[in-house]
Amino acid sequence: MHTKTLAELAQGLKNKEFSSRELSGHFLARIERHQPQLNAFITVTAERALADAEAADARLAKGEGGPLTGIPLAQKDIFCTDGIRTSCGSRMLDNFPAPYDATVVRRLAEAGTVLLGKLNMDEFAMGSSNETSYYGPVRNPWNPERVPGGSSGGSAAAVAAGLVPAATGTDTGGSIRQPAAFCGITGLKPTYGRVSRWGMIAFASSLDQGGPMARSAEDCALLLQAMAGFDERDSTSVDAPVPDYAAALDLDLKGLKIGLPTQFFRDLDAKMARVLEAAVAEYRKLGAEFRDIDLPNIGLSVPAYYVIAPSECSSNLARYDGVRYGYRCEDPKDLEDLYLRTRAEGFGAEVKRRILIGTYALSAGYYDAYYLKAQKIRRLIADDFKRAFEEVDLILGPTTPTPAFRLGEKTGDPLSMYLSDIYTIAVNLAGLPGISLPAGFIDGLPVGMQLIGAYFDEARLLGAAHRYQQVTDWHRRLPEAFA
Ligand SMILES: NC(=O)C[C@H](N)C(=O)O
Repeated sequence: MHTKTLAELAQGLKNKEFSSRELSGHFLARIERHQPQLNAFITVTAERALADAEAADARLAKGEGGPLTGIPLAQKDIFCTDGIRTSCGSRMLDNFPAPYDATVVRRLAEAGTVLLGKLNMDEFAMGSSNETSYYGPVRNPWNPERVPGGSSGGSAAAVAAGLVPAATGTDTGGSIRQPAAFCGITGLKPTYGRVSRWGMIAFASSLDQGGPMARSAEDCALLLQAMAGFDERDSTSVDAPVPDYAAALDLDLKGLKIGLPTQFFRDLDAKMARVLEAAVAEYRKLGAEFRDIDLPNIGLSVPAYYVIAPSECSSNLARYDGVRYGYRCEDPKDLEDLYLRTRAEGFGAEVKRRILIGTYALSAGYYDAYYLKAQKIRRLIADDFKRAFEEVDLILGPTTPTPAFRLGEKTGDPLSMYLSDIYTIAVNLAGLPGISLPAGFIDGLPVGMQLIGAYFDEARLLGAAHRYQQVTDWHRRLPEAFA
């Protein structure tokens, strides 16, 4: 059952080949067996899953429910789940049962999905390897010596190893696409504003966006359908109609114009380039046309991001003060001691580094030099994409500079860690949608290809990804140890 896509599982449920209870039991057993090795979960919600599954079976028996009814999945531990620990990968929230459901969680529950648990992640989504998690690193199912990527590393590893058929992730600078690439699955970062951020713990609010992670583009389409849409509780969610994503999958690629940014290929590793050339050849066979495009300011995206994201994080994370909820230090002497020790003990090193950078960048004497300048660069990058989309329908490039790196390889050098998001970050700065899909292997490790779309053009992105997946089987492969 764990090799099937969501559409196939839905068909199986409908045809009564198996019940949601049996299906959920199958995945819970796989989680129990493989969790010690992978550490993909922070919390497993077995009882809740069985209750959800029974409710879904009752709906299905009456002929009710939609395409996701009875489908088990797991949530990144950044999404608030009513009464269930929502840790965000941090000691700060280790004791925090959220008092309500995030909109994404509520919508997926209303669609009839079964909650298997909460997935491991980098602390407060700050990281590219899952090594900043308070709960320890996640292992890459393709090679346990390698990282799964981050920050949605638990989500990517759990899907890749067949512990869940699908999961949610969030992407501030690449956190859905980079782990999807490292683990050989499909992950979509929607347009900023497409999916509600309400109840999604804030890191950098002008960049954060939730999205689906699954085996295929078709599965991502089914999930996005349930996740997307206006939410009056999130003032940045956009009140625009949500198209029928499943219906858009059969996109005709004849004459589709795809841009290849020269800046993405200039210094690309030769093995990575070969994988992408093969993908371009497949798209050509399907009728797409390619042209080189120029994104002149894209080289500034990592430095701009590492001013803007820490600035916003330093403001958002000010709320963790030991007073209202979350971690509180023992026996504080006075209020200042409470603040100081709570934050010193509750946050890990990477979170502290970013709070310090952000506070510095926003301070009166440096505001213009750093924060304001970074915002101007952000505009230039968005304008580069705007110009490109006047010429092309989609943009194709790598998701990452290399396949998954080794655990510990970059933990001593934050800058080299930040550079692993060099191809994904500009998309967040511009607020555009992007998808990573499996495109091949290098030395047994999966390689991701990234497609970038114009604002709110998720349907075309999913369609182009789906057509590629109809003629390739990279997304169907499972690591041997988890077959
Ligand atoms: N949150 C993300 O999208 C991951 C990015 N690597 C960061 O550390 O900020």
